[in-house]
Amino acid sequence: QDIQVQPSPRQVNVTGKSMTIPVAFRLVGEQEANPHAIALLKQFLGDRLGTEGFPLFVGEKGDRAVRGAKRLIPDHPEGYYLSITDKAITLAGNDERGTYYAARTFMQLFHEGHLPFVGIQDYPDVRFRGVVEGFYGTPWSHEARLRQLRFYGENKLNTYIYGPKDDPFHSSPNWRKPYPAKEAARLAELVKVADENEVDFVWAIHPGLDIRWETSDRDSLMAKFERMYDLGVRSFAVFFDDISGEGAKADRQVELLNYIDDHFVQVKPDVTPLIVCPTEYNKGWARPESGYLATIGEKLNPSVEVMWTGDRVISEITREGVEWIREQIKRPAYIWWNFPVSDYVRDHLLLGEVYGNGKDIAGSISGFVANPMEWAEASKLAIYCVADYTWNMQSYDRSRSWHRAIRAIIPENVEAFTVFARHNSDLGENVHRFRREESVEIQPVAERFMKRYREGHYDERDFLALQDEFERVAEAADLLLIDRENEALIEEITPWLHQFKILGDAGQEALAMIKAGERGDRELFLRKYNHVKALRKRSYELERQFNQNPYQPGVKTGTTVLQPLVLDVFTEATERFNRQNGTDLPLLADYSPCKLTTNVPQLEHLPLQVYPSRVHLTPLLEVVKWPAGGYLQLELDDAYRIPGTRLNFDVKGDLSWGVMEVSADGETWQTVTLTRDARGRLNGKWEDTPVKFVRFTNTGEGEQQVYLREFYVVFSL
Ligand SMILES: CC(=O)N[C@@H]1[C@@H](O)[C@H](O)[C@@H](CO)NC[C@H]1O
Repeated sequence: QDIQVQPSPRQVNVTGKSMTIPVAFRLVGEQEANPHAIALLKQFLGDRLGTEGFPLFVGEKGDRAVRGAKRLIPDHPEGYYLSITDKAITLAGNDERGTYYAARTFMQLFHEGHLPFVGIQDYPDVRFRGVVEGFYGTPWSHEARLRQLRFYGENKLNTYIYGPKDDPFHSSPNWRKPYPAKEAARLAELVKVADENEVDFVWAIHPGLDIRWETSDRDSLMAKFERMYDLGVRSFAVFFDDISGEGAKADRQVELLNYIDDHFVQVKPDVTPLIVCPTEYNKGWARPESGYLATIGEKLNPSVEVMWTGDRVISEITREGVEWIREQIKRPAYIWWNFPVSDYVRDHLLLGEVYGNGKDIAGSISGFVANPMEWAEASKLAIYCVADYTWNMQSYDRSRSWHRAIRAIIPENVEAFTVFARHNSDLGENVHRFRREESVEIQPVAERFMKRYREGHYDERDFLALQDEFERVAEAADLLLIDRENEALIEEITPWLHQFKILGDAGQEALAMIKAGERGDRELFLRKYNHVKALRKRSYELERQFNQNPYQPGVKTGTTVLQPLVLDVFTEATERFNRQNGTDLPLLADYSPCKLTTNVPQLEHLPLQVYPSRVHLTPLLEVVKWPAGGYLQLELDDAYRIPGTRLNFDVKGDLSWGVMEVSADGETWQTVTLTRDARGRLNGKWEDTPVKFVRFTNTGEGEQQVYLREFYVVFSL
């Protein structure tokens, strides 16, 4: 019987034999062993636990109950030795958390009324493993966090960092204030449940937007940490990401961090090492001339952990990359991995496999925490895989882990959710240019079919394979919409399930257009044609109704292979029908009336939100470094009047360094007068003559650091 334990254990010796599960167990070592491990075993074994029965020895290295196993316990933090023989069961931890993990593994060995005779020696590759709730957007609910912490206990993840960007008491303006009573009580409960699941609850503060480098603000921060300590928090972080100006100064940050370390972390007996997220948190932004990382490396107390997102804001973590940063900061980096976070592609779900990170990085990092989606349950797919990867990198298998994750999360609908997740994994075009595989199995079939269909001789087997896939898509959507085993998950993904159903139907109907066209059945063709158009309209309406937000509103599914395939089949079949019948049936409007050009590096691939008479630039979450002479230009598909344009860079000072201009031909430009409104936004318009171009340029002397909060143009004929 193959032992299936999550995460995959290091060393497993099986004898191939097993025993029927004893009717009763006798716990030995309860007084000394980790009480959370004992509580877990009692809850799991229930009334099978008694004073008589099969001996179950539990304890940490040095405890009497596991004295005999001393030499077999791996000498690693959180390591454990587990053995099941026909005489006794031993769960022996190298430390308290190790015992807890031995109990977690033991619980997974119960299989169809049997327990295998086995010896396991196991310990994690990465010291700190887990999740940083560090995204922009709706913070997770209290219930979602409680479910997360229990999930981390099940998957041997030992770290949860609380840092939701949109929590006003984590960041500005209220980072100085204590939490109101209700929120404080909830945080205290989270700390308690984290503790029970052997998870470090790390409370992060994000003061950099408005911090003043004076003792008053230093004292405010220390006081806030004291408040959090009173609530039970024993692990702390300071985030200096996504800030500019005063707050971004390395020497000031280091002075504050060392003060906190010396006067808070080191003086309290039970606080874990301080964690900092630096302002230069990825290699793409690191500037040797700024000396920022050098200052961190040389002056920051060596006990402080330094986070790092990799070679870019969103990137795969490589051995070369972690070795580079280790050199700079003079310590192993604590990885903040920006996946499956989707706050920059909010209309997409990222349900795909976890891959691309090196398997040889464990020795060069101190921690690895994943930044998830605002959809807590849906993020569990990736979190499960990260647990497997960070516990035992060498044995990590991306596909095996992903399939097990689905089984763990929605056991009653594994097949349907696998179909759904396969086609909801890529991000589409995005400002970070980070992409993921999607629809991998069907992609070659789709490509081959379309090529041959256009050449006039497609393979019927390909046609049937595509039809079958679209049927599975439609079936999966309906099965999942009525699934009741994980209601929180279904509630999160329902908009995408409705979109997925439409996609499945539209795919089948577009393929049916081909057959009707081949049979010359005009009436049937027109029925299918109209049905696909109706489905597309429903899809757009759904986009406008669900998941509205100022960044990437709407609901995208199957954007990399299936949606383009539906459009291609529909277009080709309709064009053929028009040629054969002399008709002029319109195609589906899928044009983009606007083109963006810019020489500002961070804006090069900024997606546009295009509406019938407006075009929005997708706001950016990070600070934008806008060089002197940097410009951003929108080219419309025709000449229009501009009844309104708005930009908001969220900068304190005036915007004398920037100018907005319009042009009909891209040669001669007229300046648009911008007026600042009460909320600091700059509004303008141009109704004198129709124009085709709108641009904004930094005509000042130096680089400006701004937030691209809002930039849109309303145009009308
Ligand atoms: C360290 C870090 O990634 N900070 C933020 C993070 O909060 C965002 O969620 C992340 C993903 O958009 N972008 C980087 C940046 O904006």
